[in-house]
Amino acid sequence: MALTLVQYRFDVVLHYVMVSRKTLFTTDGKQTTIAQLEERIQALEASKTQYPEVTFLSYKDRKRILVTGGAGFVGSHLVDRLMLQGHEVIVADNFFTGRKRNIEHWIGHENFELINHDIVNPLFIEVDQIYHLASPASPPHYMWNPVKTIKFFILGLARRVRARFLFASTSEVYGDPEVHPQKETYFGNVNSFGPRACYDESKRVAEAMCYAYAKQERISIRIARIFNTYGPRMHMNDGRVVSNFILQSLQNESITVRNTPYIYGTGKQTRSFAYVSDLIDGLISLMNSNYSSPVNIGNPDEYTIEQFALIIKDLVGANSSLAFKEAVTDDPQQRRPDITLAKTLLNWQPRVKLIEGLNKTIAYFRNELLVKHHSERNVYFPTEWIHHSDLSTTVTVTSASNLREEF
Ligand SMILES: O=C(O)[C@H]1O[C@H](OP(=O)(O)OP(=O)(O)OC[C@H]2O[C@@H](n3ccc(=O)[nH]c3=O)[C@H](O)[C@@H]2O)[C@H](O)[C@@H](O)[C@@H]1O
Repeated sequence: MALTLVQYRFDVVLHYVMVSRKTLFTTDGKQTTIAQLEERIQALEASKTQYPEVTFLSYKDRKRILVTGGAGFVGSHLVDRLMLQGHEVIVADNFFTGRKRNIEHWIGHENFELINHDIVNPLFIEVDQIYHLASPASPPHYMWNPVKTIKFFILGLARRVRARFLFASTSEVYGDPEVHPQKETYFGNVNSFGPRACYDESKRVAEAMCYAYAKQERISIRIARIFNTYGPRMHMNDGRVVSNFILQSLQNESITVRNTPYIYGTGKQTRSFAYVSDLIDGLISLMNSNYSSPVNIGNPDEYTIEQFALIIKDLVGANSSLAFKEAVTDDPQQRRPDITLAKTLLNWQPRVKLIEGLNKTIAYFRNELLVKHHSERNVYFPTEWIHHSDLSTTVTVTSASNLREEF
């Protein structure tokens, strides 16, 4: 920002010729006054990036934390939380599904660092904790490059630096489950030879690697089996059910007939959806616990996909009918986490009700659809920022923030 200001002042000297104490002429002959210039400089200074107030932690308590995939949907929410807690956060992301916009409000902050890095290559940095979230999570994304999805090298980094390593595993390790709800002790029912295998099986292998590293190299590991999660900052092209249904319902308002929510298969398959802030609470509690076996993190509130489509249609206020498409190969037919372990071990359970979370997510997507220019920002403010802003006198996020609707 200081550099921009210097540049601006330099431009002023270059482009304006002072002919009197009060009046200036630009090189193209236009007239302006010192007062006008001062006003513009003040506006420029006022637009300088201000960050949400972060907690001060002394060196004793402050950790260096790497978040792989930190520019993604879940990653960016985790980064917000860790930054607010006062830690030093390093994001490594290759921007395959992550976006700079998700974390740009921290760029330049002294506790924050962003590295454009593909985690299939080794990364040599010293950190205390690693949240390994990097991996495409949406079926169309991970099926797009199945070979890459299977590659998993970053555990080498954990071995070298001896950081505590939290692996973002998935409910997909249970495959199309024959046991319901799913407990961590269930071994799963996964097809090793099909379009979902690249994701399901590589996450299972990764869990196996975590176990092996823990045993052989004494790495401290944590494994979160994450169930379906939704919230602001999901990618518009994510392809998963929450963003698809919301966007299709929202666009239907502008009479795009083909954008009615499409249900794959009968719509009788079930999912249980957790709001992203609940997931973040769970991940941080797990990381800071002393438990190194897999833990389910999800919301046990279960719906059929058809029910879910109707709920979203109602909340959006769309009056389209539902359309059905061919079923997806190996689509799990029922999914609901048993979260007894997380409750007893971490004293964690989800707090955000589906309707509350969906309303926030719908508001976010409504704003996304309104963004028409590069300079416009659909800034999502997590509730914690608002709490923190009570403590701080000046909490604004970016000068270009363009919040059209309250979340
Ligand atoms: O969101 C997640 O957390 C999970 O998303 C996917 O798993 P899946 O449950 O199949 O996610 P979706 O693609 O959102 O599908 C959910 C259900 O909705 C259906 N669906 C999806 C999209 C759509 O437009 N219409 C539709 O009916 C799917 O067939 C499926 O039955 C990933 O494979 C998981 O790893 C990830 O953890």
